[in-house]
Amino acid sequence: MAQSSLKDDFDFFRQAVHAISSTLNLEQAMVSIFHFLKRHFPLEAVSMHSLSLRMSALHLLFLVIRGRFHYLDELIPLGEGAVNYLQNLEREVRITSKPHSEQTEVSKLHSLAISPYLPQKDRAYLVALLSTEQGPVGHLALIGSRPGCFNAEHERKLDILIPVLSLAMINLQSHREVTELQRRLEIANLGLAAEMRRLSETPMIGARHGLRRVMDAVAQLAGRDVPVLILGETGTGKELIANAIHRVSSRHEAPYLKVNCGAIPDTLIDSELFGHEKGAFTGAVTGRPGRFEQAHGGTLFLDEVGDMPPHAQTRFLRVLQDGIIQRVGGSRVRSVDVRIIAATHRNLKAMVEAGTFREDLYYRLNVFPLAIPSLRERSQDIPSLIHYYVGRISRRLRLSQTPQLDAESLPKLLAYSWPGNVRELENLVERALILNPQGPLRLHTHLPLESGSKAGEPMVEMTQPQLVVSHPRKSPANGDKSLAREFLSDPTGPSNDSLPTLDQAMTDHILHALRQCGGKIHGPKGAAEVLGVNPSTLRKRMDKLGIPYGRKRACG
Ligand SMILES: Nc1ncnc2c1ncn2[C@@H]1O[C@H](COP(=O)(O)OP(=O)(O)OP(=O)(O)O)[C@@H](O)[C@H]1O
Repeated sequence: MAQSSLKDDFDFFRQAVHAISSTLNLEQAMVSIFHFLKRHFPLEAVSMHSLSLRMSALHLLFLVIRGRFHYLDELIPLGEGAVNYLQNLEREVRITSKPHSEQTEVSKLHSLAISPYLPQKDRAYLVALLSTEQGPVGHLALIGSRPGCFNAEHERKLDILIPVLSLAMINLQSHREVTELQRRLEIANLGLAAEMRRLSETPMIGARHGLRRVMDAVAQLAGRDVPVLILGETGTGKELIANAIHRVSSRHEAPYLKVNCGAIPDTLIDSELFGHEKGAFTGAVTGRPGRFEQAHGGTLFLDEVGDMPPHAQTRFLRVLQDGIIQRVGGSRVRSVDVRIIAATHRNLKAMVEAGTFREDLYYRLNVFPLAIPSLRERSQDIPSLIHYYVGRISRRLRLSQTPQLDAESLPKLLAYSWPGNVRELENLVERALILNPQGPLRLHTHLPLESGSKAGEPMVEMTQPQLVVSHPRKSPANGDKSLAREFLSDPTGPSNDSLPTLDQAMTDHILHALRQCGGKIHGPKGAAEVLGVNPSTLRKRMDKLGIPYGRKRACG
């Protein structure tokens, strides 16, 4: 090639780089590229597409017509033609000038998508396939002003620009993703404040019963600043417990932040947790503190900590070991004072053995493990939870009166395995109240089928009478047999037929406690202590339910 044309190509390339890198703003960058290309090609418009192989579709991102930017965000399905489509694009730049009637299906869909902006007619297209080392990422279409307007020289020139256009496309896309994510995080932060209020208003049902040991541990933690690892199945109330731990800590007036490690893409979690310095990556136009810095002086609740990717685990270990963080893209270390509460439904020990969770991090985190029992292990809390949710949801649904529980329900609910734990119970009550606000609530009919049992049927036989001990079940898979038996077989309590309402169930429960305590309400070994309520609360409840005071009457 002659010296002068080499120099021309170089100038052309240099100007293109200048136009493309002039700004990080997607719109401005594309308009600048359009104006640059317009000087060298007979152009009417430029459209940019990314290729989504997962969805087998072409994502029409935007269109610039006569210097005006239009954001389109439309998917053009490629269907089974995706492979053909790619094969057709194997040549990096190609001219298509077929009359509209002879265009391929994809080209027709493309014309249709842009038709609100550019009327459909015969045109020439110069299409450049954009790719990286990992494969094709999309393409840029130069839409000519008339058929046959592009020639081999145009093809050659566009070919020169392919690497820089590919890079631009990737940068612009990641910038868009980061901006979008930032927007979503800001919205999530606003939601978090409301969520915190909601959680702090939620009473801990079962605090003196099924969760008694957990709550004792929470109380022990009050004066200590150690990391806590909360373990338990989904929906058992790990977040509620984390909240309680922060509330009883000396940091309760300092920031309390929550991060769900499982909800943040691996590529962004480091920046989210540890912050980034200006210029750390495309889009990092300013430095930003991460959650650890934001929680300085307070508590950081790391939910789903088992989902934290290895690179973030390494940085997290440094915080736990040395109390320091290093922002992404920075060399400066900053010290942070943050109390960590982590939670997971995963088996971290097994993850350590499988090599997916750092062993050193596990031991640092496991200083104070707190295992929350599943609902089937504390089914003695089920009646109170039902009572609480029926009342709360009825109020929320503005029902004129709180419906009663059907007589058949309780034993079946007690025998169910509750894989979704309290959350599942809450949803079940809500569903039943919406479907049948008048009652009686046949909650068991909303239970899903469990293997080996019919829908709504208890999974265990309840034959042998046996009094309950309010402690976690030894055999979770069997459901809470003995509590169900107690409700069904207590000779002094109502029969199966006459156990229809929650109030009656509660009356039985209180009478049962009074019998055990010889009618004593307050003081050590009194019914209030056994039931885990304040004596005055118990009295009020007894008044409401019409339960008489006095040893003889209660026990008689
Ligand atoms: N003891 C409880 N008393 C009252 N409500 C509870 C109790 N435990 C859990 N809940 C309620 O159940 C729902 C699930 O609780 P939470 O989100 O704390 O569970 P989780 O274990 O963190 O779940 P996941 O592992 O899925 O994040 C929430 O609406 C919470 O208010």
